[in-house]
Amino acid sequence: MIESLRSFLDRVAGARPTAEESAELAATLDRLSAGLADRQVSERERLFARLSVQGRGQSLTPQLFIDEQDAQSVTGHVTFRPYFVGGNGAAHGGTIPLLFDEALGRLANAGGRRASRTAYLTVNFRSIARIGNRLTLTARHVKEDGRKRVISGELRDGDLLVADAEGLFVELRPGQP
Ligand SMILES: CCCCCCCCCCCCCCCC(=O)SCCNC(=O)CCNC(=O)[C@H](O)C(C)(C)COP(=O)(O)OP(=O)(O)OC[C@H]1O[C@@H](n2cnc3c(N)ncnc32)[C@H](O)[C@@H]1OP(=O)(O)O
Repeated sequence: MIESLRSFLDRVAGARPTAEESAELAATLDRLSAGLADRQVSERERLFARLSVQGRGQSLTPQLFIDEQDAQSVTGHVTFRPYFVGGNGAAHGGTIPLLFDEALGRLANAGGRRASRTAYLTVNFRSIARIGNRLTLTARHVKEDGRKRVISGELRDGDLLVADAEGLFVELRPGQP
């Protein structure tokens, strides 16, 4: 279902429907939304962003495929699909920190560690992330100091550095939201 949603968003991003077709689509979407109105559940019961599948069953971030992961590092790949376009064939600038937050956050909480949240995330944009290109993402633990975990990451298109990032993740105290 989420993959169908992603494909639909890609088609919307790439299309120029007529006014009549847009109205028809809107009516179809409204009908689908209404069908889920009485299926609304608490966050813990939802499928969206909770599935243990690649991409976590959500459409917000570009789908990150994990190739290798241990407690200290992660390697994966990602392709920014048409929905994520910012302009001139490049991914929207905001989607890169989004991807790093997902990947670095995932690593921060890996290896049986307690849940943490992003305190800061610094991203350097080195070259554009081309829509449709398969990019490689690597991330690793830099240091851990009490509740603080510093994680760094790199996004590459072949040998070309697209972006690098550093994040501080602070372990949550019991009961901390
Ligand atoms: C819960 C997640 C479950 C995930 C499970 C499954 C995951 C499946 C993969 C999904 C991956 C997605 C991962 C997304 C992760 C987010 O995106 S979380 C959403 C974005 N982040 C937020 O909303 C965080 C909002 N901020 C906060 O909640 C609080 O400020 C924080 C970050 C928890 C820290 O507050 P606190 O616990 O009161 O900590 P505090 O005592 O102030 O500081 C502790 C230490 O950190 C330092 N520190 C704190 N903030 C900063 C800062 N900005 N700069 C420098 N130092 C700082 C302090 O100076 C202090 O240092 P020491 O004095 O100990 O040396």
